[in-house]
Amino acid sequence: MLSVKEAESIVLNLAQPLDSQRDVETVDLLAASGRILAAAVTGSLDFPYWDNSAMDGYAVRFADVENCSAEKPAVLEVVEEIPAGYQPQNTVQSGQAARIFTGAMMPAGADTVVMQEDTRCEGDRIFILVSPEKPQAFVRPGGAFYQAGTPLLTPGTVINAPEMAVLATAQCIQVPVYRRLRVAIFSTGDELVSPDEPLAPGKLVDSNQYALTVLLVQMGVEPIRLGIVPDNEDALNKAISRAVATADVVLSTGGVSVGDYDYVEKILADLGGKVQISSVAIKPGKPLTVAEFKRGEKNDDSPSLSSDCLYFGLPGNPVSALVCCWRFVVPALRKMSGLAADAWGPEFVKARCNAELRSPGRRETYVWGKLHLVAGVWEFEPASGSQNSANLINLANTSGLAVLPPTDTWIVPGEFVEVLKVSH
Ligand SMILES: Nc1nc2c(c(=O)[nH]1)N[C@H]1C(S)=C(S)[C@@H](COP(=O)(O)OP(=O)(O)OC[C@H]3O[C@@H](n4cnc5c(N)ncnc54)[C@H](O)[C@@H]3O)O[C@H]1N2
Ligand code: MOO
Ligand SMILES: [Mg+2]
Repeated sequence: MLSVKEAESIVLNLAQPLDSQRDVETVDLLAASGRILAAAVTGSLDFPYWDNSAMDGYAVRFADVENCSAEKPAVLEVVEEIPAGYQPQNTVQSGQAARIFTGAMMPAGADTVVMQEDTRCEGDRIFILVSPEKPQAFVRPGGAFYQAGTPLLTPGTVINAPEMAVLATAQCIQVPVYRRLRVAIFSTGDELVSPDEPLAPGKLVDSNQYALTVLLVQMGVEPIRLGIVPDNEDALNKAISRAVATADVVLSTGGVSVGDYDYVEKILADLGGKVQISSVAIKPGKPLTVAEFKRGEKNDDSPSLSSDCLYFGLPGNPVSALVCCWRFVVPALRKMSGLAADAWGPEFVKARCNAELRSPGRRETYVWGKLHLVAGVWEFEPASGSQNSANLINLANTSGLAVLPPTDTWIVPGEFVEVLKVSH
């Protein structure tokens, strides 16, 4: 059995990023929300675009107001009013000032802004009562924050609110982003029914497909839902072939253990898949099966798919399936989707346990629960009730998985452990 680290490294090697030429689409600015930038963005405008005022006040020449005070004010003639959005019409000469407002363009001749609280107005004359500290006071110089032609955003960046603001400011209205990964999901098992079907004795609702759909949608991945497939070799063969032909990644659940009806690994091999992982020393999640399908050069049937398909045969137990996703699938999908390497995860924090944790050892054990930040320290609270991989009920509100190495079978309250953060 592979260790978790060995399995992680195999998975991350198999997961290859989308192609920065072929797997790119150009979308309108707002449609880029949540997408991943596929090429560097360079602006053609300085920012600020031009010198402008940081305050409501008066644009002046520093030399005219240097050393003035309430007792010895500088007295200037106001020659123009410049609201935000208007181009100044005059050059401020010595002895003159322009009324100016926050964000308005600086007039030629002026190099400093005095805020209006430091002035007194009499008709069209303004008395400057406080000497500005230095020239350029309260001026936001053009290009101070960004110079045109230099890199603005790097490839692999997610377009969230701040990045959207940057793109809008740079008038980048067409954004090159990676296409969404296509991930096929299906559930295997004769016992499975969908949530709206009657529950005959012995049956079980297929929760995995619903959990996986949410996980994928939240990651910005396009799920291709292929339904429930019975424990039958022919049906599985057809479903796996179809999934591999239509997706960059396939996630199936169930049928990967050693039971008589666990056919997935055999069919993967029959179909030419290279099985790279067939079990991992992780609890829950031991029978995780990973295979690689080489599609070769792109063909007409799959013009928009990556050249290889990565297949994850996840264990059927609902917690095992999700733990394997959080630990292995999510980082692989992040890498494949084009994200910058520092965002692939998984993300671990050191947290203080607020209760004891037990594990039978031998496998790296993941205990689910909640992470809280208490006075700057992460605290881990294991889910109450049974830590059983078939118990999906107490999985609700999980935000962290405490990791017990195979040799650590007992963590006492107050002890610190590594906790894998999971999105919640
Ligand atoms: N003799 C052994 N038996 C088992 C072993 C073992 O090492 N030796 N490993 C156990 C472990 S660990 C796990 S995990 C499971 C994994 O089994 P499979 O991946 O083959 O999955 P199934 O047998 O099809 O189902 C397991 C369990 O999960 C329920 N299930 C399946 N699909 C769904 C779904 N879509 N939604 C909700 N629940 C689902 C299914 O009804 C079973 O109860 O094998 C152990 N056995
Ligand atoms: O490892 Mo299984 O995944 O215990 O339930
Ligand atoms: Mg089984």
